Amino acid sequence: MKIYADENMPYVKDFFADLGDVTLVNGRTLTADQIIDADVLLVRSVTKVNEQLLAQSPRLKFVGTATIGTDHIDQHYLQQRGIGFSSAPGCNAQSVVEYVLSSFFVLAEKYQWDLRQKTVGVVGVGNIGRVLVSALQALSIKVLCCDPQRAAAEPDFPHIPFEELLPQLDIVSFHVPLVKTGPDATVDLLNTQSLKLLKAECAVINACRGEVTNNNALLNEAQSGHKRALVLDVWANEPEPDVRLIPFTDIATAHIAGHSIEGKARGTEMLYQALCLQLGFTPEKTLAQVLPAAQVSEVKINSNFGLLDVQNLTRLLYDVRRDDTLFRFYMMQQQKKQGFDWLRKSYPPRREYSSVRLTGQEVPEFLTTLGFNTQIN
Ligand SMILES: NC(=O)C1=CN([C@@H]2O[C@H](COP(=O)(O)OP(=O)(O)OC[C@H]3O[C@@H](n4cnc5c(N)ncnc54)[C@H](O)[C@@H]3O)[C@@H](O)[C@H]2O)C=CC1
Ligand SMILES: O=C(O)C(=O)[C@H](O)COP(=O)(O)O
Repeated sequence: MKIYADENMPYVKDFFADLGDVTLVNGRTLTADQIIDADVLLVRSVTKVNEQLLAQSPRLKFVGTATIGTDHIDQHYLQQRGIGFSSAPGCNAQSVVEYVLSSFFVLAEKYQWDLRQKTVGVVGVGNIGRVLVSALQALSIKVLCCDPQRAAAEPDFPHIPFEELLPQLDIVSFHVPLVKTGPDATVDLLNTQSLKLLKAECAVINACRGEVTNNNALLNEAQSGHKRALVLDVWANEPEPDVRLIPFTDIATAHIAGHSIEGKARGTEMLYQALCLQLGFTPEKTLAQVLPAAQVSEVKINSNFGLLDVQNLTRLLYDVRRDDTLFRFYMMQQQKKQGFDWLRKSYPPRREYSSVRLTGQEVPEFLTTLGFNTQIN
């Protein structure tokens, strides 16, 4: 069996080598003639999977994307061809939440905010939004939700319509899929008009898809002299974002919110499980077999652990300023040899909170909710 996989898919050979011959490819530049003999294609978000790419691959029987987002996949075409498909729902949800929390802590420190006096809006309360809402509630930060689809399906879901939500917020964080058409389309959800509904100083965080927050609207607002805190992990027109926006951001990164080691590895594992299921094989490989030991695996904490202590502790694992510094340096160079995709490909290792066990005589429950392993001793 011929398996073609994005070269940025960690552990792909560990998981798939027993199932077939694995060839690594550049997902951004992949063309149809490279995968003519493919039985399986494994991609990330940078590969547009459509008729143009797959028309010359008659043997193809499975496509997997090791991502949560599926806006780069023409699922209708796959269905028509009877090609099996799997994404990796939730694989890097915790990683995105840790990115957003780190952004909160950086902004709070910079602007001397008391986060417990802020109201946060989470737009899109699926796998990521749900974990973020729990984390914020665990930290006693007020959170309001907007998710019309969940509201339609769950009578008790505390949905606030988007236009009603925006004026109430101090921070808004977007976690919707990119949907281009229909009543719940998310393209340009935050645009020139909806920006005006926000409080003048409401911070905007986008770690879902760049097209959800209209980049021209953000740029025009910023260039007009309006200052609001801005955190952008995703951009319109990746991998060539409009660099004029970068100086107006507080945190700018190269679509890496989901790039924890665990988040990416989980994506690979989920595709392995899905392919095994399609082939009728019992999966034998597990994430635990491939994940390296964490460099910091245990931290002893004392009682009265508070919000500032959480900020310091989480910094040990991930501080978004690392990625922001790299992004600013490499994206703003005149002669850009290393740009957006290089930053993603050479992403420095980042472990999730779960890689650390917190021990102590008292370990507050909220730390477990945040994702840490905990042990009383
Ligand atoms: N920056 C990064 O590295 C990453 C970005 N993402 C992006 O985040 C998106 C969300 O991820 P998940 O939470 O796992 O997806 P999900 O599908 O579990 O949840 C999305 C939620 O958004 C809701 N929604 C849809 N349209 C909406 C609208 N117009 N207004 C408000 N809510 C709406 C849905 O009902 C759903 O509950 C992904 O589709 C992907 O594009 C995901 C992982 C990593
Ligand atoms: O899961 C998603 O959706 C994402 O956006 C990924 O975290 C980042 O995508 P890749 O391009 O690294 O596949």
